[in-house]
Amino acid sequence: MKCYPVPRENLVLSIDNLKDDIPEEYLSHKECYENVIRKGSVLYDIFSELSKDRKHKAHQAPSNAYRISDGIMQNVNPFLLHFALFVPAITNQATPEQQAEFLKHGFGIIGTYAQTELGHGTFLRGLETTATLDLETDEFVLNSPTLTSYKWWPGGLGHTANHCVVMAQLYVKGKCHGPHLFFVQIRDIETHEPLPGLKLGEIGAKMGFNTADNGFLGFHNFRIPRNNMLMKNSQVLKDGTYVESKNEKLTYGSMVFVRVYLLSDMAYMLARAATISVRYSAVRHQSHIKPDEPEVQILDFVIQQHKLFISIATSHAFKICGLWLWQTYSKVMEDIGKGSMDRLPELHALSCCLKTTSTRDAGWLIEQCRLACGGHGYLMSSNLPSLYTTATAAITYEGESTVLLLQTARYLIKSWKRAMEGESLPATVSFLSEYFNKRYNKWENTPKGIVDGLKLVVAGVTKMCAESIQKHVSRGQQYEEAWNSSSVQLIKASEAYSRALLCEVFWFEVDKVSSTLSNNLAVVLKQLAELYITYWALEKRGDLLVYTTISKDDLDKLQERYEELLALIRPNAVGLVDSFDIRDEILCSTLGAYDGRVYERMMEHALKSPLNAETVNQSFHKYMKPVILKHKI
Ligand SMILES: CCCCCCCCCCCCC/C=C/C(=O)SCCNC(=O)CCNC(=O)[C@H](O)C(C)(C)COP(=O)(O)OP(=O)(O)OC[C@H]1O[C@@H](n2cnc3c(N)ncnc32)[C@H](O)[C@@H]1OP(=O)(O)O
Ligand SMILES: Cc1cc2nc3c(=O)[nH]c(=O)nc-3n(C[C@H](O)[C@H](O)[C@H](O)COP(=O)(O)OP(=O)(O)OC[C@H]3O[C@@H](n4cnc5c(N)ncnc54)[C@H](O)[C@@H]3O)c2cc1C
Repeated sequence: MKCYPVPRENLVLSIDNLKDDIPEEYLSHKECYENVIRKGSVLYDIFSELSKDRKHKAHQAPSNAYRISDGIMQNVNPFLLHFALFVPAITNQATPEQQAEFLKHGFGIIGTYAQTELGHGTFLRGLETTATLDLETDEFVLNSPTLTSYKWWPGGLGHTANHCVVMAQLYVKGKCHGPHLFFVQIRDIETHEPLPGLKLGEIGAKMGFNTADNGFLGFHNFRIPRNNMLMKNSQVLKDGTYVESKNEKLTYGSMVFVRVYLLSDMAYMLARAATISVRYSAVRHQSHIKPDEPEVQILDFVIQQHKLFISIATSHAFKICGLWLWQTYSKVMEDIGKGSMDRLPELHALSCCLKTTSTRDAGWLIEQCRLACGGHGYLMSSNLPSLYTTATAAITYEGESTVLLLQTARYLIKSWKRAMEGESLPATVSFLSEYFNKRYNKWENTPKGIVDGLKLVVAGVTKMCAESIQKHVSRGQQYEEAWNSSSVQLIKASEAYSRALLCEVFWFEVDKVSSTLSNNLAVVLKQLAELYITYWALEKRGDLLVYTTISKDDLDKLQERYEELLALIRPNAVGLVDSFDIRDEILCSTLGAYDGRVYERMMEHALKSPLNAETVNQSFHKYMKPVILKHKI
């Protein structure tokens, strides 16, 4: 058995089998998949060794090992779900005995997480796949009663995984107990053929993520042992007794894990886009600033700095907030292990809004980085289009953004009601009590003043939502209808809450560590944090004017300070993206390579196009020539 020491980038990147002779964009849909399976199998082997070394635990802080594959695969790794959801679901939701049983083959099995169906992705209580207990045989019988009940979307499900964790409605003695998770083998380990009673396949080409092998799965009287229900939180005993969970939402726990992870993931996606676009903007000379001087680096245009520096700052914001949220997650998981669920609603609310904001921001900021590179940003060889389609998928997967923001809004409204009743609130929402009791300060043009102002916006919008719901109820609507009628404002409250959290955590975490950093590093990090906060104060000036005592004069001063910060950051911009330390082999970009040989790399890449293998393509003689000659005057 090959034995890998803990992979260093050099080791992994030196493996010939991981290099592409032909750029992926020139391969067919099928060749693309086969190519990533080739590379993915090498990495799977390495990560399997790594995970054994590190005694893989579900709650592992975001690791960089997975980043290496991110670069080498260039596209999505079809084995990703095994690490991102399949193993964490088992370690998070199965008993220790079940974990030993289900994972006894270690990395000899490849899994995915099959929850979404053709007809349902968001509304989990509406999932149609059934798991019915057969008392006589001590088994569950899985069925897909309708076309819409087919599992649809799970990554790796089409042709890669041989096992999956399936979410299905649990039926015992004719009673439905709601969605539960089940460990299911779907393919023969040796032959990889689908097991009898299953219909398996891939769902077809997508906007991106085209190597993720997202698949469909239908069950027809498919039997699994009763013990294959993940029974850490709820159990079905041999006699058919159902023992319910202390909190039925624990079943949804695997999604919280990935939502928390995604903040760090988006930090990394943005770091790549910022590295590419800032380095390119330092190389690209275009137009003049002073008419009598040579063409300038486009990075000297202040508007270019406005487009790009927010991405550098945001990547750091997500990285720092991602670690803060990870610590919160780990603490809550520890509490749950001791039987306390108190902070689960707060963790759910935080992970919902921060996952949504980080994925949405990563999407539009990566697009902004692409557009800032002009036409060359539109080339696949820049890698910006792929970064965009990969990042924006996360706005939908792991919880569609609108739906998750409404979950956070639910928590804000509940917290507001508790504030009105004088209850004490967790630190992450205690500002609602301050606002309710009119304990807040006049506007200050400082980072702390901005954070306090953004919190006032959250409190003001939350109060407005609560009043809107109350108004609709008093006019005769049921609460749920009143909720729906107020949902535009509810989304606004969650968005504002998420932004205030990001600004607060970013600023205070940087402020907290700055005394431990070299002066220069502390200065630059604080400039980035202040740029981030000031950028969003200016973006949200309308809300600040409504809910705080900020004046027009304050806003003018903030605009001035923002432009000062752009100028201060300009000399360090390339150094800042270099400090993301993303190697060329992982950046995969003709525009962002460290040596700045943009034009030579663009030409080298262009010549790899299969179309350039000959000077005249056969289609000229086959199709064009007859038409041209026929119409030649
Ligand atoms: C090496 C490791 C590498 C990791 C790398 C990670 C990178 C990521 C790569 C990923 C690649 C793609 C993978 C994609 C996978 C998927 O997409 S998996 C499928 C994701 N699907 C969803 O997220 C579904 C979203 N829908 C839901 O979660 C639920 O349906 C709902 C919207 C929450 C509604 O649920 P419902 O049961 O109807 O509850 P409500 O009636 O609305 O009540 C809400 C109450 O429940 C509490 N709650 C809800 N969810 C949770 C939760 N997850 N945890 C805890 N609590 C929860 C909520 O707080 C409410 O409580 P109360 O207000 O007190 O009632
Ligand atoms: C690239 C990719 C990878 C994926 N990988 C997996 C995977 O590995 N495993 C898996 O199980 N799933 C996976 N999914 C599926 C994903 O989890 C679902 O697409 C997601 O949960 C959204 O569900 P849906 O597609 O049914 O959209 P819907 O829920 O139908 O949403 C459609 C629209 O309806 C709106 N809407 C829905 N409910 C409400 C509401 N209550 N209030 C207001 N508006 C609402 C939404 O906001 C949205 O605008 C993946 C999806 C993608 C795109």
